[in-house]
Amino acid sequence: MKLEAVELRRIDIPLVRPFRTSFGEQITRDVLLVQASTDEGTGWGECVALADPVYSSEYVAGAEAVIADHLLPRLFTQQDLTARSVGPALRGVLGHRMAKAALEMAVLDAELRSYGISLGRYLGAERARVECGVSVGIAPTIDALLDEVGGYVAQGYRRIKLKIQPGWDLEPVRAVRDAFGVDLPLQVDANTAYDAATAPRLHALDEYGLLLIEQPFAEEDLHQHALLARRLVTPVCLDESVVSAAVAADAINRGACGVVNIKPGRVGGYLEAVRVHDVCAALGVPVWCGGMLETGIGRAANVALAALPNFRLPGDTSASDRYYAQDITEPFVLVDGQLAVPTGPGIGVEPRLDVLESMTTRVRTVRP
Ligand SMILES: O=C(O)CCC(=O)N[C@@H](C(=O)O)c1ccccc1
Repeated sequence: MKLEAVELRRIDIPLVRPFRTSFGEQITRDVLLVQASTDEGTGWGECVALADPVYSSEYVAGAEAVIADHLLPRLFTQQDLTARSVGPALRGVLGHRMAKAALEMAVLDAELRSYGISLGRYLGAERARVECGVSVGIAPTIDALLDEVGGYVAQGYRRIKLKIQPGWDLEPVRAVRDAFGVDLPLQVDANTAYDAATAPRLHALDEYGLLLIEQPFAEEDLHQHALLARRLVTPVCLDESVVSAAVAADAINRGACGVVNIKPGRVGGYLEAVRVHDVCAALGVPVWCGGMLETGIGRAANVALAALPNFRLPGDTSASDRYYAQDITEPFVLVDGQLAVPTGPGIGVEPRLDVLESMTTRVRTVRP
């Protein structure tokens, strides 16, 4: 394929409720969408970078700039572009994995649409539906938390994930256990909020039968994670730390984690996400699909990825209405705690152009 033009579109999509984590609160999502026009058709990609560099060093305005100024010039020169050639073509640019992932996704979508192959089939999906968990932010009160969790349990979500931080950890976990019982699949996510001084608070979580404790310490601190993993019965899961298949293998071999959260944007794209999946499978470590508040574009691709065999725990592939009153694609609807894997060519969904236009804050087309 030959890349002819790329549309970079920023949209503001409001969340149905504030989503608070240890690194801040999301009220609306500033999303960068990429539409790749090639000589064999078009494809869509979604960049998962947040508006501010608080989850990782990437942020949406920076991703847009690095795509336009450094990544696209390297792709426009490719005579026989394929999704598999995007990574090698962009190797000269260090980092910017979420930006690179958005471009690779758009090229992959265009390529698969031209062949009439679904992303799920291409990646190796083995299921037609995936089990869905849901992520619950830090709430203003315990009562508010229990109301929110109760709503998700009633909707049929197969797993609850609670955001935690020092001071909001033991009490919410104990309250959810008391209110919903010991059989509710329950896990926590600290988003790097703890350190050696506050680690003892996490030891006390070990008695609540959690599925896992996600990313308690700093991204680079595999040693601290390994110390905690040796001390707890509850598995430690990594998110921010795992930026590639090689890092996943290193973290597992150091005993830093027993479960891995795979986010395609964080590791540089869906092709690397499959490599992380395969490495974890080879080392006997289960994975689940994380989320970055994606619209239906990224959600469609994540659901396809979550259907691969080693995705053995419910992911953060929630229904569209968990975050958005109106999605930019036909909404993903939870049925019996599951989402259906799209079967159409490529990612299998299209944005609704009327909705897209109503949310667009800026759009530009980059050409060779
Ligand atoms: O379901 C989702 O898409 C969000 C899941 C979730 O909790 N994501 C977290 C995270 O750190 O994993 C998050 C990402 C981006 C922004 C805020 C929170």
